[in-house]
Amino acid sequence: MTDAQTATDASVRTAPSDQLPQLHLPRNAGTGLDLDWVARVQANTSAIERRAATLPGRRSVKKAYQAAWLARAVTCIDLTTLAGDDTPGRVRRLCAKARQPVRADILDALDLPAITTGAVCVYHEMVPTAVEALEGTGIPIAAVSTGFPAGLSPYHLRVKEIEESVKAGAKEIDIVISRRHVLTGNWQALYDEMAEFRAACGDAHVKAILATGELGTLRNVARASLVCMMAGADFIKTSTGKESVNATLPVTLTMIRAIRAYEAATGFKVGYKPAGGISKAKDALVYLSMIKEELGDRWLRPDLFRFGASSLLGDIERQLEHHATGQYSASYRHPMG
Ligand SMILES: O=C[C@H](O)COP(=O)(O)O
Repeated sequence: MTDAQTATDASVRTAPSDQLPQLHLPRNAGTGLDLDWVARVQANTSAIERRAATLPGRRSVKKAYQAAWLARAVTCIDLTTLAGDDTPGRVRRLCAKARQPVRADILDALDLPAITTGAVCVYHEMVPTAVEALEGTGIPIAAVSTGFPAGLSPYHLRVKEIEESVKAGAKEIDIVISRRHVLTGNWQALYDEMAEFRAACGDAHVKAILATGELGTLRNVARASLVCMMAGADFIKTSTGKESVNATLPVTLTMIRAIRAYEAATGFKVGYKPAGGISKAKDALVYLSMIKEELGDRWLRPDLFRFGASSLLGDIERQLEHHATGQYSASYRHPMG
């Protein structure tokens, strides 16, 4: 079984789904959201910016292992198409790529095992096509939901959309939060929304898209991360890919430190998904390096880490091919620089 296939294992979630709302609360388990805990959340913006800025220089991912790290990155990709002109044909091609993301001769040359991507991520309308194309592979289908990307469609329809996508075969649901709840500091409303989305997902995993580029401050990002985790999110995800600013290193550091704090308080491991604008192999290595440093090796698997990306795979494949043939591109000679 590949790492990608383990993404659907129960290990992602550490408690039965009917216990999640209660067990996800670090305090006040009987009464819901602990606003004091959320209010105490601080994000030292300048320290986070400074540390994020120096990360590409700290080469914790060694050159000798780069091919293996790039293969690991592939297993963590939610291979995505989220375009208005998506067609069943495009989704079928995407699924074929998810099944065999890297040519077998390249993997052989590098002595790497067969791999798949972590998941395929599509709009609701494309879920049945993806289900058919991925049958028997164990690769989960993620559907973006709740009025993606703005999350401003009628509330009951957002909940219904989740239910429809689960019924159609999606095993993972990427919901978008209502940014206004964060911008107005209405943490209880954010908690209630997230908890209802969580419940509508049933046994499907739920990723909470924060749309961090629209949340104003890193402190808001940290608080929204914690509230979504408290309400039962299995993953927290930076962006829809449609905001003007998507995944960044400071936002990543803020969110993964929130994940670390949440695990320390509750024992629950929540996954992380940076998404939007990650298209270079060297950037993927920087993200993996950051996760390894901040959360440890356990988070370097597809059940706890994903890239949301539409074009990253192409660059990784090129770099692996260069690696296999000994012809390195300029960016590969300096993957962390
Ligand atoms: O969730 C995934 C993102 O929408 C993908 O963004 P991207 O097309 O910039 O890679």
